[in-house]
Amino acid sequence: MGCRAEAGAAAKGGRVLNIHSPPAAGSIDWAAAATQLERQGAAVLPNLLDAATCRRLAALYAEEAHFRSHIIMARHGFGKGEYRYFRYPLPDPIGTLRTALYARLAPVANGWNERMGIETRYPAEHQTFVETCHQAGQQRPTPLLLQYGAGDYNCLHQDLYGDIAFPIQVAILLSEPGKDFTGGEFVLTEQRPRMQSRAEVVPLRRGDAVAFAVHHRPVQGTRGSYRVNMRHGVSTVRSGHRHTLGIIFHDAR
Ligand SMILES: O=C(O)CCC(=O)C(=O)O
Ligand SMILES: [Fe+2]
Repeated sequence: MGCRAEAGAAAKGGRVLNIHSPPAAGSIDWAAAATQLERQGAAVLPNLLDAATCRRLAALYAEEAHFRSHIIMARHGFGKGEYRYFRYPLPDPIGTLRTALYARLAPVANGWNERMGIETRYPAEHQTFVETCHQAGQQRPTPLLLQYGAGDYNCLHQDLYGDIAFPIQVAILLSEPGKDFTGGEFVLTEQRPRMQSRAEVVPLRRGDAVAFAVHHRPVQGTRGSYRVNMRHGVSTVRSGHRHTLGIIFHDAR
């Protein structure tokens, strides 16, 4: 399955950034993250949110007023489980995280486009990028909360919601592996030209985020860079409940 359209329709400079917008905690080594994104198309951002914030955000799932739509994955062939897209204004700290993460990821995204021979460059500030989305008719917010129970899974997909797409997105694990749930691993696949697909499991603890390629990324070959096609998904949850917060930087048509 390809695009997960709406159902129915390196950082140079400072090594360590504290995302100061409380209660989001964690200091991220952005130089290391940029290197991982270059080499693997994904980077773990350890301990981005503290346990209390993870619990608070997971509990939002039940509060319908925060959301603009509710997707039952099995109805669309997306897997098994469910998710809800937030409404604007995004609850704290999702909006501030989206802005802060974007600012760190935009230079990486611009480097990728340069190497892939794609002309598009992303502005330094998320607000400017979102205005471009809105002018192109992509006006609906894409941050989402996902909820999985035993037997649920998320098929490999790409979160594209229109012509404009920021090439990196972030998912944050809000539940504690081994305690709240078992199974349910975050999986990335990479398809290289004329080769079979390669899968990678990204080990996450509660509060860890993974930044990863939405659809394409450059890989360094012997004769320059070439483009690979990435997808992500979640393996079957064996027991318990698993919640994730997805932060996608482009808005949806
Ligand atoms: O639940 C997950 O770990 C994956 C979530 C996802 O597909 C996303 O955030 O786009
Ligand atoms: Fe996704």
